[in-house]
Amino acid sequence: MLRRPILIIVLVLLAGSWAFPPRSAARPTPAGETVVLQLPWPYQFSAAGFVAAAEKGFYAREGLNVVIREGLPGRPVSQVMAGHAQYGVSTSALLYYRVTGKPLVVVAPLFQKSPFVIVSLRESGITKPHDLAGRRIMTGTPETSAEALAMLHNEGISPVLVRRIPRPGTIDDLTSGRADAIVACQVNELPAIDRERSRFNIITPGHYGIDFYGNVIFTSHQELKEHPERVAAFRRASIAGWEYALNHPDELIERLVRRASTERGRDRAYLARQAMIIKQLTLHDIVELGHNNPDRWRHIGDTYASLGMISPDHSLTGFLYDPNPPRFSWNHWGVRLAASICVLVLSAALVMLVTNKRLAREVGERRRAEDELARYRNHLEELVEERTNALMEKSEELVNAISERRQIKAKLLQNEKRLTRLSQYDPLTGLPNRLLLRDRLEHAIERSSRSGKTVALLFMDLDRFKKINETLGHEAGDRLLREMARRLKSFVRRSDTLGRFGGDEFILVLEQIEDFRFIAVMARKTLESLAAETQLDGQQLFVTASIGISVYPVDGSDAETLLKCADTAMYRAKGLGGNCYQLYEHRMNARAHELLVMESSLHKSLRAGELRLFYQPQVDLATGELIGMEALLRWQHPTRGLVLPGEIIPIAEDCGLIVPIGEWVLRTACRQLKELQQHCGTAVPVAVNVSSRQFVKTDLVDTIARTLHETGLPPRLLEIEITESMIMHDLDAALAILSELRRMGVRIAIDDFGTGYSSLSHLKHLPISRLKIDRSFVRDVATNANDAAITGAVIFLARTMGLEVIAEGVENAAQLDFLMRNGCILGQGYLFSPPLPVDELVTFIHGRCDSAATALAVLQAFADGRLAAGNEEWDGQG
Ligand SMILES: Nc1nc2c(ncn2[C@@H]2O[C@@H]3COP(=O)(O)O[C@H]4[C@@H](O)[C@H](n5cnc6c(=O)[nH]c(N)nc65)O[C@@H]4COP(=O)(O)O[C@H]3[C@H]2O)c(=O)[nH]1
Repeated sequence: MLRRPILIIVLVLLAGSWAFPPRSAARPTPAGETVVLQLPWPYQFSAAGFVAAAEKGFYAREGLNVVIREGLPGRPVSQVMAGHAQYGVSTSALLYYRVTGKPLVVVAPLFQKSPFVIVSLRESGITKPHDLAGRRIMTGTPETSAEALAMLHNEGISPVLVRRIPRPGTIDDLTSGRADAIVACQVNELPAIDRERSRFNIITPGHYGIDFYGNVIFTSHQELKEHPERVAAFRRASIAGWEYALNHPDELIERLVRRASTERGRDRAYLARQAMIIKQLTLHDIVELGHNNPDRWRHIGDTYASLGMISPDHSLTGFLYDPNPPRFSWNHWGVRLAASICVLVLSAALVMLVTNKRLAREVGERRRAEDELARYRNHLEELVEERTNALMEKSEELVNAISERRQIKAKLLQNEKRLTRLSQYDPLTGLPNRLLLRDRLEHAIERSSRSGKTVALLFMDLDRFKKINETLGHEAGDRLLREMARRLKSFVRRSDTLGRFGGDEFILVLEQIEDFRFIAVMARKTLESLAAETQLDGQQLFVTASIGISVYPVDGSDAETLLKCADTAMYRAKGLGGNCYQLYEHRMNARAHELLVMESSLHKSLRAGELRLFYQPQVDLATGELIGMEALLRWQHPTRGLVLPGEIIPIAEDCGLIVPIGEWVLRTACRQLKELQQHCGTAVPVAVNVSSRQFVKTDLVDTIARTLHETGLPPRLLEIEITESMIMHDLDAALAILSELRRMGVRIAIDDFGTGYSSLSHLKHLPISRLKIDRSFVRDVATNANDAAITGAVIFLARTMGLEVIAEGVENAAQLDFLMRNGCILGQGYLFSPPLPVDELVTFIHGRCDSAATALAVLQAFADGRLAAGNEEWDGQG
């Protein structure tokens, strides 16, 4: 960018240094440059120097062709200003013109002294400036009047006091009386005055401190600006001409005469006088011709200002031509060359500098830009990386989230399926559960309502499953349930629904039944299928079931009712000993209601003191001696009379009353035995039945200990009866409880032995005192080989293990005989005594010898064959 301006500058400088040809005095300015010199007078000696320069070739040598024109005062200024002449001659008034707006330049003052004087007739008496006050003075133009006025001013005479006549005056004006004084130019007027010198007085302003120049060569500012060399040449040639003229006045007078256009101009004497005056005014001997003193010009300016002709703060700048300006001379080729080289070198340096600077700047800018770019790039890369990482993270998160969501969805679906399945199917058997069963039943009812056919609901409950579960454990129970489910599934039709209603309850919904006999067929099939032998943990089981059947639309028109009816019928079947089916009958409802009423009144029974304890004696079979008694619960119901435990215990277990009732039994038995002991001296133990719920309660041991403590009954007189299943349910816990009881001295008997599924190997580790052979074995012991074998084995086993064994339900002599023959020495049963209320027990104890004797008499009679087996059964209720 900068190269072009620099190139232009260099070219301009080079052109400048070579544009102007070198000047020298010896080498004239080429001819043809014509300039006009305007004189303020006709040809007279005032023009001598110019004529000499022109005619002696000084102008020509400077390359100038100078045209000299004659004129009048004032004309040179107007001619030069108008451009008709380039040079002119005037007075110090040039300063006045310059300051008042005419761009004139003083080239060279020729007269160091002003030629103007004030001339008056001698008779006027004007000899000094003060004499001029109030006199008429012809002052002429500003060119001529300034010195006179300045003098008056300096002398303290206000120009106002002088009656100025503003036109040039002559001697004639004085002599004619037109003026008292005239301002006259010595050069013009003095030769004439000289002839009659005594007639005139002359006042010279110079004598009064007015130091103006006279005959000043001038030019225009434009000429100097456009042709400075020409101005210098003109000055040099003109001064040279004047040198010559002053030194050769006669030659010049001749030359002037030849040129003269006026009479005076041809008057050689006049011209000679002029030459003398001029020589004096130039101070040629002491001052160099053309010498220009700026201080004098300043003084002249101040004078004009003091006269009010110009402003006091005027400027003389550019007014004076300096012939020797402090500028470089181009006059030598060497200098120009050197200058050119300098210009070139400097230019080259400048170019290099500028270029370097530019390059440095560009490099800097480029570096900055590159840095910036690098920063941007880095930033961008960081940004891209950051964004990429963020995106990757996000996409990873997204992928993870998607896969997680998929997994969750899959899991949800799975869970949903599982939930659906769980909500509809029994996880153990895979059969429809209670909900789905109900739903299916409702649909079946709906379909049947349309088709007019029958729906049968078979409600099955496995007999004694609870016992199996408690004895063999839940896992075995579960397996058993699965096996039962499998068997049931194997024969039901596809159109029927088999489901598990809960626990050991199964439901079979039979649809589209046309023949009622089909229901019975299915019920029997079910019983047979379940009753088939089952192997569980190496044990042979025979599972039976109780089935209740309800029929749509006979027993009910909705699922709920049908279920209730079938349930009731099932309980009926259970009540009948199980392993059978029962169709629902309406009166069954009444029984269910009765049970409910019983449950609520049992709650009150405890508080109402309606519970009783009966005691059944236990005897030595051989002697009939009372060896103990079993406390048996009774409920003296206000309307129903005496209610047996077979009815009380299930209700109490169901409604949670079994624990408080059990505690009541324990406390009452201990208390009453203690009283018996005190009153009758009876010291046989009392056996108290403990329910499974009581047994698993952790504070059983504490309860017993507290009761013994409270009643004061010795622990050895208390026997706790528990069943096999209670022990097998949690062997370790049972062991801990039983050990603690034994440690206390309490006796432990296993009740209903033989009906459960206890492992004999486990039994031997338990701290038990006695086995009680269940009366179901004793019942047919004399007639059933199996029962006889089992009973015999149990007796043998107990004796082998060092345990007491007592037979329950001994009702007749045959049983007694068998038991005694097989080594059972203790017994309990109606043969000896039914359960007795406590007052009757007292009587029994008192007459025990008689009773025992009676038993023995019976036994004797049996042995003697006087009595047939089974004929002497006692009334169970005593
Ligand atoms: N057929 C027949 N039966 C005889 C004969 N001798 C006695 N019995 C009956 O056999 C049951 C013997 O009691 P269990 O086996 O412990 O069986 C008891 C016992 O397990 C339970 N029980 C009785 N009282 C309580 C009690 O206070 N608490 C608990 N948890 N259960 C009790 O109720 C069951 C039934 O008690 P009970 O109805 O009083 O029935 C008694 C008794 O009346 C006989 O020669 N022939």
